[in-house]
Amino acid sequence: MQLLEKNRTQFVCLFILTTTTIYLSIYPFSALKILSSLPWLALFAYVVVLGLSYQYKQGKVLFTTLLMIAYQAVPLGFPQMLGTSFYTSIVPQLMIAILLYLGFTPERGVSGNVINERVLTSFTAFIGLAVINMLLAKYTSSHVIGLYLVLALGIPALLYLVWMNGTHQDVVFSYIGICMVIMGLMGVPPNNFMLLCFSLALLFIVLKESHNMAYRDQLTGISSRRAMEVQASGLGKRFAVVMCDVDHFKKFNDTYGHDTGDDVLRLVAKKLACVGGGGLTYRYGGEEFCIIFKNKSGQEAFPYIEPLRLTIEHYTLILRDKNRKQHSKEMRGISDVQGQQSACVTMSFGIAETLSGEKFEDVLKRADQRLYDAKEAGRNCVMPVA
Ligand SMILES: Nc1nc2c(ncn2[C@@H]2O[C@H](COP(=O)(O)OP(=O)(O)OP(=O)(O)O)[C@@H](O)[C@H]2O)c(=O)[nH]1
Repeated sequence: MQLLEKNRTQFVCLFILTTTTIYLSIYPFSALKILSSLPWLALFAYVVVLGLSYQYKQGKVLFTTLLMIAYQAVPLGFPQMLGTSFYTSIVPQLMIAILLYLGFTPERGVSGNVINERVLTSFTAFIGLAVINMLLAKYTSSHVIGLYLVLALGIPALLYLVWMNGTHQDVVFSYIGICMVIMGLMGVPPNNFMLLCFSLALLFIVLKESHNMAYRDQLTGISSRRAMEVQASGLGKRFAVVMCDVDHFKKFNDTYGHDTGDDVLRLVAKKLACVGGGGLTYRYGGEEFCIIFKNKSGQEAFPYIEPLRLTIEHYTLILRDKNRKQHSKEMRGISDVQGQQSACVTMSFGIAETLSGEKFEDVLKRADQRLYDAKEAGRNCVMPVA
């Protein structure tokens, strides 16, 4: 139950993608039959993914794509391979093993060393799996027993990754793995339609990741200032802007260290991103955030901001680093919660709204001025429209 609640969308997408791809691979309608007769289409898509993943230093996608190219290119040269149990049994098992290996290890870019290490690991896994399958085939006289083992152990491990991280990459890796294993169990060799679907799924991850690089703040995961500037161009004539800033953040950093400061920024961003009333939250820079309310006046936005301030004020942060430096008197709310060091942070907010024909930058400046007023008034407060 908890599993479905946590990453429901990812699991639903995974289910739809997998079942549709397998169904259409086996029972293609006429338009798909044309696609299936074009092996070079998927190869072309793979080459595009290869170029983009190299450009954006996405080593895991790059390596998976190299494997998929090999997976597709070998039968083009050696068509007799397609029907063999090697291709429908050992290769899917190997793919699951590699996808798990990639899924459980951190992204380490596209350097030659990393690729060499991955090639070596994959080759070792291949030899290991070939030997295990030979032994299993000998003692059970079944060529697909290894696939059943992978179905019982490997697929749940991939799903665990989706549950734990819920990233697009994990969903796509699981999708590829599940499709390959199910098709292998059915004894159906990979077809061009399925390989095209895989290549498009990998292309989707690369494009999604490059979009995130451009429009997401790396530290907090919320939208970045650049995303705010794009949004600002389509706001229309009526909107409210809220500028907010963590109080005494420099002292927090000096007292608890930069890493704990980063944790605070992540936490605050998470709380601010939950703002109601259709507000969109952006990290403006440093410890400053900006919330935009389209089609709302400053007065209409105010009731959504005060609860945010209170939520942040009442949140008790459990500190990771117990060897904190001597804290400044200006820091507030430092206490012990069940023997652990804890601290509280507060934020100040300034609100501004559009006057007739005003540009976004002007409203932003006035919101910033109101934020300054909030700081002057003693911090931990919301300054409404002047
Ligand atoms: N940990 C961490 N600190 C950051 C980051 N970006 C900016 N800072 C710190 O945020 C602090 C901002 O300090 P100030 O602008 O002086 O403001 P303040 O201490 O919050 O004081 P008031 O705004 O007046 O309440 C600086 O010490 C920056 O080093 C970041 O990404 N991570």
